[in-house]
Amino acid sequence: MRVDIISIFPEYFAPLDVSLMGKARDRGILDIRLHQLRDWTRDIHKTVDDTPYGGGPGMVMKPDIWGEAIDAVVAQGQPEGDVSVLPRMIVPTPSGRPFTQEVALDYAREPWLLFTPARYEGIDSRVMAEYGSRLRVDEVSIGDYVLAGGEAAVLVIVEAVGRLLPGVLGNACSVSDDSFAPGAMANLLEGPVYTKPPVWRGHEVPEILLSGHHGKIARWRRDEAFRRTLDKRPELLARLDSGTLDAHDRRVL
Ligand SMILES: N#Cc1c(-c2ccc3ccn(Cc4cccnc4)c3c2)n[nH]c1N
Repeated sequence: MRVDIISIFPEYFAPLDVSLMGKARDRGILDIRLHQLRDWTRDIHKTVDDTPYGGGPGMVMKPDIWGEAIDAVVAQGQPEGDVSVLPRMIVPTPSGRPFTQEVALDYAREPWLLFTPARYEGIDSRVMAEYGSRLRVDEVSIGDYVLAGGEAAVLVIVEAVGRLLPGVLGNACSVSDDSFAPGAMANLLEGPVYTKPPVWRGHEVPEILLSGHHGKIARWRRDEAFRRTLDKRPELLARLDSGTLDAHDRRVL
């Protein structure tokens, strides 16, 4: 998967050089390319923003600079000028559709993602209109809180998508056991996890986990997932397909 990120703070993405994402890049699974938006400015001050039409607080990012940058990056990614090869453009914004595990799975199927994290009050809306006619443009939000810019959201999205790519996670089961992954634990929060020592400051590991009885352990983990979901995110239980609940589940609930 190729990932292009255009930002006025490319240094913000240093974390993508380490850990899982860094290893995925070293192994050629992820090809992440960073671009400094100011490289497409033409004034001595490298201006990327201006005052909003209609007045109001803050500044808006200029459409012409973004247009030059996006055109250049898209052209770079088109082998031998093959204009049919286009990226999916992802624009983090507080007003976007929620970024969920389902969206992450959708993005993980794409060969090429182009992220355009903004600052100030966002990007002139004509940029999304312009590229919406040529590319798939998604305006997404990572949560109901307000950040100072889109870079942190890109880090979140790239990690959530990158870990889904084949070969990135050592244990393939780790993805299928995800809280929001399809399957038996779908839409349930993950339960508690434990490792050695068996007793730590008087706290014991639940005995069932030391029993070696895999069927009972799986049942216990599902019960704990139900309990935690009921306690912290009861609304997720409404998403459960009633057919996936057995008599034991109904007793736990
Ligand atoms: N994804 C996402 C986000 C953002 C986000 C994302 C991009 C930008 C660019 C500029 N801002 C600041 C800003 C702009 C407008 C109003 N209020 C604040 C951003 C915020 N905030 N919260 C999220 N979940």
